Amino acid sequence: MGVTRVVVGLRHPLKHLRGKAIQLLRHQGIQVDVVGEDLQSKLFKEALGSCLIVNAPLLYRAAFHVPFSVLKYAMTADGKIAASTGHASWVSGKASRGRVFELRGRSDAIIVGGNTVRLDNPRLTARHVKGGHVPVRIVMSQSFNLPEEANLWNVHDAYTIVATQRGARRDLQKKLAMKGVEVVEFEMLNPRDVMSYCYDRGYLSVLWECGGTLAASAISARVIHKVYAFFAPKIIGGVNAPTPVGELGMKQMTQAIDLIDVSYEQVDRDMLMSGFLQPIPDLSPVIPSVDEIPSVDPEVSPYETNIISFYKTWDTFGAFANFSPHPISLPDENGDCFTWPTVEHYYQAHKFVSVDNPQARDIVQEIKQARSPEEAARIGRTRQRELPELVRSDWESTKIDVMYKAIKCKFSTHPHLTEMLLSTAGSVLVEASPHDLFWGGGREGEGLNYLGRLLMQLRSEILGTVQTTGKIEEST
Ligand SMILES: Nc1c(N[C@@H]2O[C@H](COP(=O)(O)O)[C@@H](O)[C@H]2O)[nH]c(=O)[nH]c1=O
Repeated sequence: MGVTRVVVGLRHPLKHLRGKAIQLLRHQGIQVDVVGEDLQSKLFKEALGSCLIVNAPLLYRAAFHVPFSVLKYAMTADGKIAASTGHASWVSGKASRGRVFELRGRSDAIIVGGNTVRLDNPRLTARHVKGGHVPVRIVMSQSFNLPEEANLWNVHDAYTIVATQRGARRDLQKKLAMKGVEVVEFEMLNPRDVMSYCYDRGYLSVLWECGGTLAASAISARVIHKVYAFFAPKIIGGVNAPTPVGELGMKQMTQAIDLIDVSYEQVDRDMLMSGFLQPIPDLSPVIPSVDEIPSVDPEVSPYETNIISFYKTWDTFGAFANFSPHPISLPDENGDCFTWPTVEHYYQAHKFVSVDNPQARDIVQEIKQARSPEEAARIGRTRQRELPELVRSDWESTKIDVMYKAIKCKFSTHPHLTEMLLSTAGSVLVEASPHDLFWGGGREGEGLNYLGRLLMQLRSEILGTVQTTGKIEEST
């Protein structure tokens, strides 16, 4: 006699996963009660509250399309995060700093501003456990006014990204890039655009350990969801000593942001207060209205057919995206079988394969070693832009075949993906990239959607509804 009843605290916030397990269990004759639906009482109301808090990162990310962002600071009893000289070690005690390492260990990235780099020269590593998760370190600096030497530029500690304004200090950008730091330029550097970028990289949770100026800017941009404030029983004084949050433009105390679901905890001699700035989003199923789904094919009215759009690996059918973590084994530039971490790695590298030039061969190697599909794409795209002469001359006419070969390998290597693809029979597949109008469908369906088309082509071939077309076939 196995499990006879399951109580579910929260339905999955991601549409394509929501309700699947509940349905399966009920089909097996197991009683499934969903809190807030089948179970209503004061006790279950509290239980639901706890489930929301535990799942906050995924709920915020799914609802706002930015990672769940936590602002953390340590402050003396008189409200300072450092002495007026900027000296700050240490405000909070060893136990509190241990808790910070744990927080870092649960974050995909840590964000600081340029000021913090100059003043603290931080390492921003989660040093409490050996071999633990190593978050990416992100420096936001508009001016790129950064020191040439800094702990953060030692990328052996952790991957480091500097987000800056387009064109800032190109000379210094190159110097840091040579050290392995990834520099990402933004038209207008601001917290929301950086968070959208982090969302696209698949980050679930980000920890802001920045100074008051950047903290205020992030709060004003409404990208901060939770605060962890460590209070130390110390008085440091200092008229100009820095405080945790800079200018928010509030003139009356009644405008202050009231934290929600606040918890208090003593940590050795310090006090830790944490709370949410915005209520945790309630993602009970919302059926998207038809006009929310971009119509891809003008002839096909969205009223008659189902359009499945995918983009980020987190999204509905995200496994169809080229960035999805599904390795493929295909011959490399020497014809040796190589396990490409993702379709993206294979595709980007093949821009430079079979070009008889040592630099091209180096680029292929660089892409093969790229630690993420985003990095592979960044290398492939920047090299293609900067060194077009290194791209194979027949690229425009072969890139579709290259992509199709990789996709066929991906789906045959991972059968559950084929099942997922077949489950979309009858639907139009759209890669909803707003940037890439060749492979993507674009925001209003203005894109060519080649990735969607190749996936539908593959689906038809598997279903046997069309003969495999000679052209693509012979290139596989
Ligand atoms: N001084 C201070 C903090 N300072 C924050 O931690 C960063 C230093 O990180 P790391 O170099 O990895 O130790 C520093 O840049 C600032 O963001 N944090 C705290 O929890 N308590 C403290 O007393």
